[in-house]
Amino acid sequence: MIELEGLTKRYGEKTAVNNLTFSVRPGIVTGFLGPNGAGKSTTMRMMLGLDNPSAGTVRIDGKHYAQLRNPLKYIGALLDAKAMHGGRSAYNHLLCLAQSNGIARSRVDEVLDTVGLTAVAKKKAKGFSLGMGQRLGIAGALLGDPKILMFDEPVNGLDPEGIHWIRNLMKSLASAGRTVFVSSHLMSEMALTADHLVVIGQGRLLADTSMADFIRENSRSYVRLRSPERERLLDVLHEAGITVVEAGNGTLEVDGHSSEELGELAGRHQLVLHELSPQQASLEEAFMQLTAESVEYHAHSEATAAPQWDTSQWDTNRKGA
Ligand SMILES: Nc1ncnc2c1ncn2[C@@H]1O[C@H](COP(=O)(O)OP(=O)(O)OP(=O)(O)O)[C@@H](O)[C@H]1O
Repeated sequence: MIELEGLTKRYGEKTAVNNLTFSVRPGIVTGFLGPNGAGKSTTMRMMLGLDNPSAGTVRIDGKHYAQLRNPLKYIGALLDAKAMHGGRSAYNHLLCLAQSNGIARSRVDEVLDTVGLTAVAKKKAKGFSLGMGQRLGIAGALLGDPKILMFDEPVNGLDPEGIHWIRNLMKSLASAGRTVFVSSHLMSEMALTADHLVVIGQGRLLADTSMADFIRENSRSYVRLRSPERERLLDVLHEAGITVVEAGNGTLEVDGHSSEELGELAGRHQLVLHELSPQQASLEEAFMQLTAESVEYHAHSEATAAPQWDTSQWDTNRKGA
């Protein structure tokens, strides 16, 4: 269990994380979502004791990170897959981690096998592709066989096979009873992976809800209708007291009524329909709506224009954005 209470981080005038309170529970995958610059990485760094909060606390199984005796046995994390010594082989990288954390050497072979890197274990990490680097980072997170796992944007830059593999790995870790906390700025990816969602925008908590509730509350379902007798269909719907949205290309959209109900109504009036299809607005749209006001970095509409980023708050330690 991870518990955050009033967690806040300020960089000068900038409040990167603003009074966050939530818990991450075992046995499920919790997705941590927010647009670019929302404060996800900063929050995760504070969870791991890599940054000090300006206010508030983070507890890992009731303790501060610094109080954990063998931290890698409690919590394993993938924050930045490139943060490793490129001159070391994958095996030696993991062996160094194991030896400095009191973890048995035999775990190195086990985790290399889990992430599918056994065949390249003796190769230097600097020659690894992005996907191989992510797998090695995940091997490091799994090394101490921790009950809590944290992954920051683990699917960034991965091919579909790699994405599928990470998704299944996270689900199986959670179903084995572990706490899995994973950040992303992609709602579509989270919809396939997470059971619970924590959404932040400009450092503030926007939602802390189950995926099922998020879908129910934020995605609009409606029925799309198309008829060569559009005007007559409109009249019939209006007479029945049904509210219609006139969408583009001559299509009509109706909320709150089933396709069966609408089909039967059209049938009773002998109306020809060319389309009668139930639709669900994507979660991506729901997420974009929820976070719209807190998106910090907007690109121009012309693809050629440079993004308008406010760089005044950045300091030299800021990771490349
Ligand atoms: N070292 C720093 N100095 C100054 N400002 C910082 C620093 N680190 C982060 N920030 C600010 O804090 C905000 C949150 O950054 P953070 O990297 O945590 O966001 P994020 O949600 O992980 O974004 P992304 O999805 O782009 O990785 C950013 O707007 C950034 O301007």
